[in-house]
Amino acid sequence: MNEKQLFDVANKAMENAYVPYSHYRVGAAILCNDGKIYSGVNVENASYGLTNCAERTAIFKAISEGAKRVLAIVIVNGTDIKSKPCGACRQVMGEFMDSDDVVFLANQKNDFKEYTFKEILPLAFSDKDMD
Ligand SMILES: O=c1ccn([C@H]2C[C@H](O)[C@@H](CO)O2)c(=O)[nH]1
Ligand SMILES: [Zn+2]
Repeated sequence: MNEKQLFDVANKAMENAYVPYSHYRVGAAILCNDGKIYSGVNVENASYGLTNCAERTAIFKAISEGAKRVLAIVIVNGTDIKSKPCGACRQVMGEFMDSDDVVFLANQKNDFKEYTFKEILPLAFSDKDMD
């Protein structure tokens, strides 16, 4: 996997974040099972609760284009603090990522820490709970 490419795509995408309310830019890039990289940004709304986070934008784009699994994700934002995906995004990531898949949480300088999915969502609820 080319991490540098994922970081480049996430940084570039972040320019398109639509953030007139929070001014907090987020960009995400995911590598999928089809070998393609998909990007996403946060898209806010005057009705604040309708905002879609960058991570979910990227995942929904990928799945709607035919990807089935997410193998790695890079999340960057426009501050010096490393990204921390919200609970909703972690749950959606869990639908398409396996426990040991890689999550890079980065800031605007691309300082990052690498996690596995299970580290950022321990005790995840999944389809297996309904067997
Ligand atoms: O990991 C995160 C955290 C927050 N946001 C967005 C939602 C909203 O647009 C703004 C402030 O919450 O940041 C993301 O896109 N991803
Ligand atoms: Zn989120």
